[in-house]
Amino acid sequence: MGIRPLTREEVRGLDARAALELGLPTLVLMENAGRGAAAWLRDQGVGPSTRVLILCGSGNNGGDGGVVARHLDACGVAVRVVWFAQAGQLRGDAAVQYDVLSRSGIEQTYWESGDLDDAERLDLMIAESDWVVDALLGTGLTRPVEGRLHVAITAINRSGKPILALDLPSGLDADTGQALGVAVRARATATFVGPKLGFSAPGASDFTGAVFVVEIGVPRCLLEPFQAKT
Ligand SMILES: NC(=O)C1=CN([C@@H]2O[C@H](COP(=O)(O)OP(=O)(O)OC[C@H]3O[C@@H](n4cnc5c(N)ncnc54)[C@H](O)[C@@H]3O)[C@@H](O)[C@H]2O)[C@H](O)CC1
Ligand SMILES: [K+]
Repeated sequence: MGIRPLTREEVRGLDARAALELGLPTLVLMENAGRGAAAWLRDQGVGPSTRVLILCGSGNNGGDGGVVARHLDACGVAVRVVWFAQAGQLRGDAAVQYDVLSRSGIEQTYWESGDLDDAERLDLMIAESDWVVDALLGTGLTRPVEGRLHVAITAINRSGKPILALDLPSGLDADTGQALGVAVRARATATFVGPKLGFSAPGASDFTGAVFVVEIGVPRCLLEPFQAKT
C-alpha cells in the first residue's frame, strides 16, 4: 500500500496507536524497522568483509540502530556501535536493544557528553569503517543539533563514507525538510511506514539521498487514511 507523505505528528501517532489501540508492541515495530534497513545494506553488498559503524542516539531511533547491528552481525558483518548517551541513561526499547547487544558480545561503547575532545577517536572509528549507519535522531528531533551530536554529524559528513540514515537524516526536520543546525548528508534514507512531508522540500534530497520506505507492520486499518491517491 503506497503511503502519502506523512507529518511528524502523523507518523508518531501511527506508532502510538498501533501499540496502544491494537496492542502491537513497539519492539515489534522497531525490529521490523531495523531488519528492513539491514536488508537494504545487504542488498548493497554489505557482507562479512564489510565494517559498519552504527551511531545511535538516546531514543528509539538509536534502538533501531541496535536492531540493524544485530541483524548485520548475524550475517557476519563486523559491526561497531557507539551510543551517544550517558551510561545507564537509555530507557525503554533502546535500553532493551543495548542490553541484548551487550549480552550477545557485540562491540558497543558509549560516547558521553564529556567526550567532546574525543573527536579524534570518533574520526578514527569512522575512517576504519566502510559504511556508517545514522541512528542518532529521528522524529524525536525537537531543537537545533549542537554539542556532541553536532560534532558527530559533522565528522561523518566530512568523512566521505557512505551513510545510511534511519527514518530521517539526523538533524532534518521531518515536516519542513530543513536542517536544524546541521544534518546528515546520507547516501540513502530508510524511512519507516511512509515518506515524510519534508522530503519533498527543495534541497532535502541533499540530506536524504535515495529514500526507500520500510514497512514495519502497522496494520492496514491504521494506514488506510494515509493511502496515496493513485
Ligand atoms: N515510536 C515507535 O513505536 C517507533 C519509533 N521508531 C523510531 O523511533 C524514532 C523516534 O524515537 P524517539 O525516541 O521519539 O526520538 P529520537 O530517537 O528521534 O530522538 C532521541 C531523543 O533525542 C532528544 N533530542 C531531540 N532533539 C535533539 C537535539 N537537537 N540534540 C540532542 N538530542 C535531541 C530527544 O530527547 C529525543 O527523545 C523514529 O524516528 C523511528 O526511528 C521505530 O522505528 C518504529 C517504532
Ligand atoms: K537518523
